[in-house]
Amino acid sequence: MGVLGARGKVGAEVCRAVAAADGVELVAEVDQGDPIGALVDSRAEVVVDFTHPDVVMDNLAFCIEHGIHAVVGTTGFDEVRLSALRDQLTSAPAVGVLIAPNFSIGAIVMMRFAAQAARFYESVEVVELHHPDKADAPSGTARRTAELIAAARREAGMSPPPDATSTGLEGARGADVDGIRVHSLRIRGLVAHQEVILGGVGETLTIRHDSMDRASFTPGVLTGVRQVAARPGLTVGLEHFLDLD
Ligand SMILES: NC(=O)C1=CN([C@@H]2O[C@H](COP(=O)(O)OP(=O)(O)OC[C@H]3O[C@@H](n4cnc5c(N)ncnc54)[C@H](OP(=O)(O)O)[C@@H]3O)[C@@H](O)[C@H]2O)C=CC1
Ligand SMILES: O=C(O)C1=N[C@H](C(=O)O)C[C@H](O)C1
Repeated sequence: MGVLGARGKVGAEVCRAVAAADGVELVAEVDQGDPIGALVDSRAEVVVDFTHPDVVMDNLAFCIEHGIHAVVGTTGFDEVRLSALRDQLTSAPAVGVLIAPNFSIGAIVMMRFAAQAARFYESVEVVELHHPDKADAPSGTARRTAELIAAARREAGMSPPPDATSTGLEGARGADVDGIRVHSLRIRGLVAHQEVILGGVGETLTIRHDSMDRASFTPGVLTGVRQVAARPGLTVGLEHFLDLD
């Protein structure tokens, strides 16, 4: 396998984890300025991408064109990008691409719990907290969480969360993701954290997840690497590769 973004914060952690893992061989470490052709020259069958939202689509076009399966942690995916990938994959039906907004098991369970709880609470907002070197806001995890909550609320026939606020200051109420408010904090010292706060009459429920170390992402990445070749087409979310029930 190969790693794109191999000298980055998560990519370097993935390289370390692969070196210590059974049954997976690291044949290419590619970062900014290195030729992406090294993936082909080294005969990488699977590529892990932790680069940047601005470059990930070009990376994936290269992988799909060369029949290389991809496990993607890089963020920045919306429906337009996902649909472009589905189109590209029609000409490479054997290739598997996994896009996972978050590879840590706790974050996946947190998103599932939030979706389960959504229909019981009138109010819900998402607060994501990350290190200040993060490229994007809101985080991919927060976007996905808000979309899952919004879908659960729609299925339950709920109205939008109540909010009588009048504010002349743009941003004071966070971003609107599918009708759910998402707030992004960037604080030195943090890694990746999220709270989903739900409220009903006389009570609140807070679901919180903390990644204190980027090693929290690597077991999920290895699961993706081991399974992606057997899952052709586009998969969004590592939960589809796990048995959570
Ligand atoms: N899904 C998940 O579980 C997780 C996802 N992420 C996401 O992964 C991405 C990377 O995060 P992080 O590791 O913190 O970021 P970093 O900036 O630390 O690492 C990204 C690396 O990719 C390099 N890079 C940039 N462009 C290219 C390119 N075209 N080809 C190869 N390498 C390139 C960068 O080089 P340079 O610095 O020189 O530009 C850098 O070394 C982000 O989108 C982040 O949100 C992060 C953690 C977990
Ligand atoms: O940039 C990060 O650090 C992270 N990015 C992902 C996201 O945007 O959700 C996953 C995790 O939160 C860490």
